[in-house]
Amino acid sequence: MTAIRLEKVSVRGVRAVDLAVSDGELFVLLGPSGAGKSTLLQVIAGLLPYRGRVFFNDNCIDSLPPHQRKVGYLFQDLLLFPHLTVRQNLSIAMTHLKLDRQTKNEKIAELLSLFGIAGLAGRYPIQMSGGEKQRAALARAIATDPQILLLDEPFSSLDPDNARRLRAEMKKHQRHFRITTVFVTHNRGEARQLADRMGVIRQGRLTADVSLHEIEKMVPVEDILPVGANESVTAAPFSWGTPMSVIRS
Ligand SMILES: Nc1ncnc2c1ncn2[C@@H]1O[C@H](COP(=O)(O)OP(=O)(O)OP(=O)(O)O)[C@@H](O)[C@H]1O
Repeated sequence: MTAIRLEKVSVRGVRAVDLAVSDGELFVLLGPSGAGKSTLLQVIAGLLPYRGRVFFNDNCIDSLPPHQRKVGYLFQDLLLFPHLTVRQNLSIAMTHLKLDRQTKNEKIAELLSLFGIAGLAGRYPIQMSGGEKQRAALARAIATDPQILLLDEPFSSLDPDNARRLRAEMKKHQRHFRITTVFVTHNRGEARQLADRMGVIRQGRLTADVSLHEIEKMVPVEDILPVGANESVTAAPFSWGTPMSVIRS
């Protein structure tokens, strides 16, 4: 089943984008800065007015407000509520799940432990490092039991070891619960480790189904990681020097 479908979506610099992401798939979206990656995520989340149509499970959801779209998201500039502790941030995000207090607390404890911040449940965001806040925000995005998860460079402020560990945890969780996910990154190694499929957005146009081989043709030879070189997975940003013509459309 197609979980997310965009039809001729136009907004800001994004022009008539079509995209289909299957149920349970993790789709990685790549592209240079300012190309429209975050904009597309905001369209899917319902945070921006747009032209075109968006479907979830073949139902048009254009008129649904963000809180009714069952989407969990983690955007670069949308982290935690500053006046709430980590536990309260997760708790408020889970309100619609209508869990009893014990089940809710157990779920919060499990997620904080999964993301390595079990000891920070009572902290306010201002009392945490950037990476810790990012982990808490990721835990909050998943706490909502989303059908769709939209992640905008969620590991960008983590050190390489933590980023690698969290990527693996996130992927395991995403697979286990078959959460359809759109994941934005600039990082070729991250894309390699996570993607079921990839797409590239450049100059407002999206090209889906770009293979790793094609991606690597776009990257300077000295920048190409050997296959399985996960140790350096956070270290190699894309280069966008190669013309779009090398990408199959
Ligand atoms: N709030 C806004 N109002 C108007 N234009 C915006 C706004 N936010 C972003 N833009 C513009 O929309 C275009 C796409 O921005 P977007 O943030 O989607 O790019 P991106 O691909 O996610 O970039 P990056 O990799 O740098 O995060 C850019 O030209 C940007 O300047």
